[in-house]
Amino acid sequence: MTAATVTEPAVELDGITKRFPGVVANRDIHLHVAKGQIHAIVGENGAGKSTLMKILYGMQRPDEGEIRINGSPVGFHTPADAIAAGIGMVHQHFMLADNLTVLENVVLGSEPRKGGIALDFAAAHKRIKEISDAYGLGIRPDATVEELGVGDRQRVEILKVLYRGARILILDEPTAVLVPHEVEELFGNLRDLVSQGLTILFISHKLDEVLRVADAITVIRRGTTVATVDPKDVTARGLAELMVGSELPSPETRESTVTDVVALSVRGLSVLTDGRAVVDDASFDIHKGEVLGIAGVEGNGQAELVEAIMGMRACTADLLTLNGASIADWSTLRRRAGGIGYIPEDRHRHGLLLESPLWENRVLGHQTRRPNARGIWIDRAGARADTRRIVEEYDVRTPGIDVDAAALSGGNQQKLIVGREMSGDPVLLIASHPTRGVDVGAQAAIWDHLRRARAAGLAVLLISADLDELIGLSDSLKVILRGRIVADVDPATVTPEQLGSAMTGAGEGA
Ligand SMILES: Nc1ncnc2c1ncn2[C@@H]1O[C@H](COP(=O)(O)OP(=O)(O)OP(=O)(O)O)[C@@H](O)[C@H]1O
Repeated sequence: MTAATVTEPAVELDGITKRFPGVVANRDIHLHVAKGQIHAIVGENGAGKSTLMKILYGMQRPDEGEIRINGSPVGFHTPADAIAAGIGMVHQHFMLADNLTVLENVVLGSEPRKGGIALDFAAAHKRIKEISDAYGLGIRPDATVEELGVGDRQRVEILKVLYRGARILILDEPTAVLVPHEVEELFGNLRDLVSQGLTILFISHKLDEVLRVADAITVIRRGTTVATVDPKDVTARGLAELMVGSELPSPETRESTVTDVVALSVRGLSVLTDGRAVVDDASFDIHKGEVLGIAGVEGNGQAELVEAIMGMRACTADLLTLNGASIADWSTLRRRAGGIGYIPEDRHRHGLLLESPLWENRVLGHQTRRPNARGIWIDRAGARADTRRIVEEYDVRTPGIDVDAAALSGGNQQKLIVGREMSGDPVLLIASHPTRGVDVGAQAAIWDHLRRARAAGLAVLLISADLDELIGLSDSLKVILRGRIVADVDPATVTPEQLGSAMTGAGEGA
């Protein structure tokens, strides 16, 4: 990289302000990103990172401020304007059609077909190959997406934006779903991209990764840019302190609180989908005071296992008991009322009513907890008071409890769900990715809440793609692969790399 490319600006955001009712999401932001660099953006939940990226990608209009791309002022009205200016966004949730090929996924929707001219698939095939080869992405245009692993799917998403001509890529928490060796591969890909003059903006809550991959890091605190630092000059802890604006408490040491009282017992549980066992003969106990972690690459049956235990998906089982009582025939609502808290994987589909205010979301799935003379009438005042408590205890950043859940940042939505599901002292908490999308401070706070509840006897089934979280919180840890529980590992000694290998079946005999 020459000195000239380092100093040439690709993106300049100056004096950007964006207001929402009751909130200033961005306040006088200044962000300068040099061409050919990986520039990370970090900040607490609700700090304003997504809003800023949406402004850069034409999804939101700033109230004030100027955007310059490659030195020229621009005014984006839609993402199409941003794409035309060479900006691409790689979303955290992949937007690929599984049953189509890479070629079809990349081409469809991106090719304007003027005058009814048919798509030139041969040319597209050639172009995809060229892009893949140029940046070492190793993508086969004819592969069907469903054959691909998570890392490859992400490379297809990157290829899709490159195909549309992007020279500036925005990546929103790209490593959230990757195991360690896939993270390394992604970082290799990103290095290849910037070495050829592309520019990458990278949002992440994983500060260690940010420090490894970024050339520059900008910290946003409460809507405004507070510092741009060189990763060589700062530690993860120093970055976190810049994010929160104060010193962080030291992490607690851990002690086992596992009892010999079984909270959940599962024997021979299987889930069939299209005649295939997506969960195959799972058996385990979770004791009071124990966190049982399930490690697996996404799509290996962990989601189906959780849904079966919640009664949201048909299964067969020799035994399924909560506190000794068989729950196999219970509805989901009854299982919840019987003491199972549930933090779902997809907070938008199963966790929240986005168009309803926070206090109504507090009631979701919990109406019949304590039947009384008023039957299933919602205790409005109680729900409101409890929502205020959750907002306070879990530090949900919101202008109030009457705003719609949609107005909260992703991490703050997650904090609200965790707080709600921990209310009412559940016997068992099923936690799918409980800290996905939350910042390091909120993650530590959620871990503290979980540890305190565990010490008081809560049993937890923890599913997480964050291997540090799995290792750090679990008392026992099992690996799920192609629907089968294939290994028990000791969380006290396993490293994330070893766990990642076990999850991908590396070292398997067959
Ligand atoms: N459409 C909206 N309507 C109202 N308020 C919004 C809207 N979008 C964002 N906000 C508010 O703007 C602020 C910044 O949110 P933003 O999503 O940009 O944060 P973030 O840094 O990306 O957080 P996270 O790490 O949790 O994703 C928050 O207070 C949020 O509640």
